[in-house]
Amino acid sequence: MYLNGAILFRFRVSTRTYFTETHMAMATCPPSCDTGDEKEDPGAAPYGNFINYYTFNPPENRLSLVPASLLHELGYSDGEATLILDVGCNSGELSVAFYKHLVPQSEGNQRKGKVYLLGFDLDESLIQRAQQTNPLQDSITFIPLDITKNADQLEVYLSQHGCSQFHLCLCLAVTMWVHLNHGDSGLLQLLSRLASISQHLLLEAQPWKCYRSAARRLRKLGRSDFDHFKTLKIRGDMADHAREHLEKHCGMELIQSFGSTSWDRKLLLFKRK
Ligand SMILES: C[S@@+](CC[C@H](N)C(=O)[O-])C[C@H]1O[C@@H](n2cnc3c(N)ncnc32)[C@H](O)[C@@H]1O
Repeated sequence: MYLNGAILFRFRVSTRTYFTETHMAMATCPPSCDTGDEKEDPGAAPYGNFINYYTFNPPENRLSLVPASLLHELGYSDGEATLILDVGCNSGELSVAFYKHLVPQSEGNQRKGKVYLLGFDLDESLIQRAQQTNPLQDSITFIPLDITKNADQLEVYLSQHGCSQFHLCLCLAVTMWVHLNHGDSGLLQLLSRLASISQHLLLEAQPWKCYRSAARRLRKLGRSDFDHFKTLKIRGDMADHAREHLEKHCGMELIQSFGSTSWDRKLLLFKRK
C-alpha cells in the first residue's frame, strides 16, 4: 500500500486528475505486474488496463531493444506515408516514445517524411488521457476500440491515408489479456486480424507464467477466475504458439528477434510473405 500511496501521490502532483482516487487505487500496477510477481490487485484491471503501467514498465524497456532505424531497415522511405498501429496502447506513453524513437527529428525540429501512428485501447479513460497528453497531434491519433469487436475504424483510418494495410503493427503485452478474456479462439482471431491488416508485426507475447500469476491473483482476491483460463488449450511457449499461427495460417514469417526485455519477454518481428 505504501507503493500504491506513493504512486497515487505522484499522479496527483504531476498530472491533472483524470481519475477518481477509487479508480486509481483499484487499477494501479505494481512492478512486474504483467510478469506475474505482483502482490497487489491486478484483478481490478482485468484487461491489463493499468492506469500507471509506465511507472513500472517505462517505454525504454522495450525501445532499447528496437533499432531507431527500423522503418528504414524495413524499406519504408522518407517520402511515402507510413502507418503504424499500436494495439492496446494504454495511456499512449509507449506509442509517443515509439514514434519519437522511429521518426528522427531533423534540424529545426521538423520531422522527416510522413509517419502516422494510430493507437487504440478498449479503456476509454486511458484513451482520454492519451489524447490529452498527445504532443504530436498531427501525426499521432488515439481512439477507443476493442479489437475483439468491430474494428471498422481501422479500415476507415487506412482508407483516409490511402493505404490498404498498416506498415508496422505493434502488439505489445496485449495477447495474454485477450487470451484470458476471449479464450483460444480470441487469441488466434486477434493474431489473424492483425496479420490481415499489417505488413510487419512487432509482437511481445506474455509468457505462460504470467497467466498463472494473473489467475492466482484473482483467486487470492476471492474473485471468479478469468472466463477461459482453465480451458485454454494453447499454453506453454506462448511466443512460439503465436509464431506458429502467424506462419502457418496468416502468411507471415518471423524475420527478427530483438531479444528479451527485462521482464523476460521476446520482441518478435514478423513480415508478410
Ligand atoms: C499491459 S497493457 C500494455 C500497454 C502497451 N501495449 C504497452 O506494451 O506498453 C495492455 C493493454 O491492452 C489493452 N487491451 C486489452 N484487451 C484489449 C482489447 N480487446 N482491445 C483493445 N485494447 C485491449 C488494455 O486496456 C491495456 O491498456
